Parts: sequence; structure tokens; C-alpha cells
Amino acid sequence: MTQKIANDVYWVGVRDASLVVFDIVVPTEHGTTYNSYLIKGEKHNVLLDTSKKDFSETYFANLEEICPVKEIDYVVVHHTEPDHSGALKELLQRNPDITVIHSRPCRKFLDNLLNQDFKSWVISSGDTLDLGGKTLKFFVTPFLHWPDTMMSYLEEEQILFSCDFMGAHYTTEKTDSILNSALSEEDHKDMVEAFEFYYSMIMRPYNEHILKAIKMLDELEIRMVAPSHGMVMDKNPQQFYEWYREKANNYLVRLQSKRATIVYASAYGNTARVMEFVREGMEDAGVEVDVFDTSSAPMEQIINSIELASAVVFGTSTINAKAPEPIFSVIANLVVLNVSGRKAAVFGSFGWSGEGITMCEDLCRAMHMKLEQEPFRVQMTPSDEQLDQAREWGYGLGLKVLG
Ligand SMILES: Cc1cc2nc3c(=O)[nH]c(=O)nc-3n(C[C@H](O)[C@H](O)[C@H](O)COP(=O)(O)O)c2cc1C
Repeated sequence: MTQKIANDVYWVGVRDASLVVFDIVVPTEHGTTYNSYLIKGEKHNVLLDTSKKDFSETYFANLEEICPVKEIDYVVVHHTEPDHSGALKELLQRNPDITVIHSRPCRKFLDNLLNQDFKSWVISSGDTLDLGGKTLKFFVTPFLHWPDTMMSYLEEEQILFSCDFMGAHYTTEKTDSILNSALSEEDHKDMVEAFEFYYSMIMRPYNEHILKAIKMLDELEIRMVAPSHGMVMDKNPQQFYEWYREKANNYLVRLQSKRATIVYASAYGNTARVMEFVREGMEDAGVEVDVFDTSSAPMEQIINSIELASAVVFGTSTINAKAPEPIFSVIANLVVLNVSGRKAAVFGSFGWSGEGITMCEDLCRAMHMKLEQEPFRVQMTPSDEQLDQAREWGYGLGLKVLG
């Protein structure tokens, strides 16, 4: 099924309602769509992205309904992730004369994806393509969410083809339409939830890049946002756009933050006791501290706190020569943030070997976090003197957080 979404603009994508997990880690309660668009100009026909390879048969059937592949002149590859580019090879087999439009970083990805020659046009931000009665303007928007990402804007219809930016893993069988204006109030709420979840799982590490893109896109009148997943937003596109701006601003909030997040795992309360004094020291230095016990705190709260913190401090026990699983879990969940260069430090209590602390430090390094000072270690139950030292350690760390 295809749909005309504006004058000479067609949605020719596919729905994947049964998808339950995307990219290994993202649950997709409402499935998803692989959006592809066709614009028919007086001079040229241009295709925007393709679909996931597994759906090629349906995809080409949809596309041919609107335009024979032989009559397509250009394909814009906004991003080479295989959910959008999986059918590209077949497209070029069916019509090798198609010119692939892409960003400069995309070239290498395309070479490795296609392993063949192809007609290529590397665009820069502001370049335009005259389709005859329609003008497509291009924007290079790296890291939303791959280095190759770009977007297109159809000037006459004021449609932003935004790639994964402002996307959502959402589809519904209740309407054949791809437009969000066609959703019932209840379904629209689900769609908004999916839109927000998509940001939090996929786009959130790239807030800095979202702000850069928005600076460019702000010049545009946007009547419709056509992302590469989920519904095309003809209803309130500006509201969704502003929501992104607000979320991306968390990057600036964090840069000015005087906050730290302490996350700890403690079996018999020894690490927890040290934590209290580390916390006191940091607060004495003037740092605002959020504390989370990994055995009870919801992961989302921990991650939300870390997003806005200048520093992350891990308190860890040692169990069977390792840091306990919840510490690994928090670190694994940092994948939804950008913690490169983030200040970090580790403390903990151990019995005889203390690998948990070393391991935690190694994990921080692997996440490209910056360890600010030597770890603070206590063997078994901390003495009063060690607790005083913990406070001092926290105070020193606090000054570094503020510095
Ligand atoms: C099941 C278990 C395994 C442990 N394995 C180690 C270990 O391999 N190396 C070590 O240094 N301490 C080990 N310990 C000792 C704890 O790390 C130590 O008691 C520490 O003080 C506990 O701190 P906590 O109360 O903050 O969890 C182990 C403790 C338990 C209960």
C-alpha cells in the first residue's frame, strides 16, 4: 500500500507491525515502518531511502505502483543503516543509471555496503536538486545518529525528510494512512510515547549534534516532517520539533551542571557506609549529589540523573572477583547517553582482592570516561578513620567536579 502525502509526493515504504526488538536492544511495542518516499518532478523522479532487505518484495511492488524503477533518476541515501538501505543494491541492479545522492562520510559506507561502482553525487549543506517544479534542498546533519546522516527539504511543499531524527518505531493496523492526523486520540498518544522512547533510546546520545542540526533547520518553514520510521507528522510538526530542541538542551544544562551521580552496589552495607561519607564530602565542596542504590533504583532514574551530571561516582563491592552485575548493568545502559570525557571516580569495600573496584575503573575507561582520582578502597568494615578519609576523598573529588 502506498499513499500520496502531498502534491507529487508519495509514501512508498513498508510496515513491519510484528517487529518486537530493533537493533538488538530497542523494544518496539508498536512495530515500526521503513519509510521511503518518491517525489515526481517535471524533469526528474527522486526516491528518498529504500527499505530493509527482508521487505524488498513488498517494497518494490509498492514503488512500482507509483513509478517504474526505470523512471527513477536519483535516490537519496539519508543514512546507510540497513533498515533504510537494505533494498538499495537491488534498486541499482534494476536500474544502474540511478544517481545516489549522499553525504561525504556516507561514501565509504556505500562502498562497503554495495561493493560495486555506482553513480554518486556527494552533497554539501545547502545544495539543491531541481526536479522540475520541485526543489529538494539538502542538509548534512552528522551523528543523527550515524556519521553519514543527512536530511532533505522539499521547498514547495515545506516537507522535511528528517531521516531518523524525529522518527518513531510505531505503526498501527487501525488506519491505512501514514499521517499522524489520521490517528485517533488514543493512538496518537501511543505514537507520541513511541516518538519519545525512540529519542531516549536512539537519539539521546547525540544532543550536541541535534542542537547543531536545529541551528540549520531553524531557517525552514516546516509544514510536515517525514521521518524514516513511524508516522509522517502533518499534524503539529512544530510541537515535535520543539520537543526535540528542549531535550537536546540537556546537553547545555549538563555542561553547566554542578551535580554528581553516585551509583553503588553493596551486599552487607560496607560500601554503602563509605558512600555516605563520600557524599558528605562532595556536598561540603558544593556539589549537588544524587544517590542511587542499584538494588532498588529504577534504571531509568539512574540514567536520567547521569545525563545531567558532571561526574559519575561508582561505589562497588567485590563479589567472586568481580564487580556485581548491577554495576555492569548501569554501565551497559550508558549506551543511551554520551559519557565520553565525563568525570568519574570509584570507591568500594572488598574482602581480600578487590577486583570489583579495578574492574569498574576499567569499564569507566572503556566508556571513555575520565577518572579524576585514585579509587578509595576499604577492606571489609570501614573504620572511623577510613570514614573521615572517605569524606576527604569526596571533598577533593567535589572540588574537581566544580573545577
Ligand atoms: C559471595 C561473596 C563473594 C565475595 N568475593 C570476594 C572476592 O572475590 N574478592 C574480595 O576481595 N572480596 C570478596 N567478598 C568480600 C566482600 O567484597 C566484602 O565483604 C565487602 O566488604 C562487602 O562489601 P559490601 O558490604 O559493600 O558488599 C565476597 C563476599 C561475598 C558475600
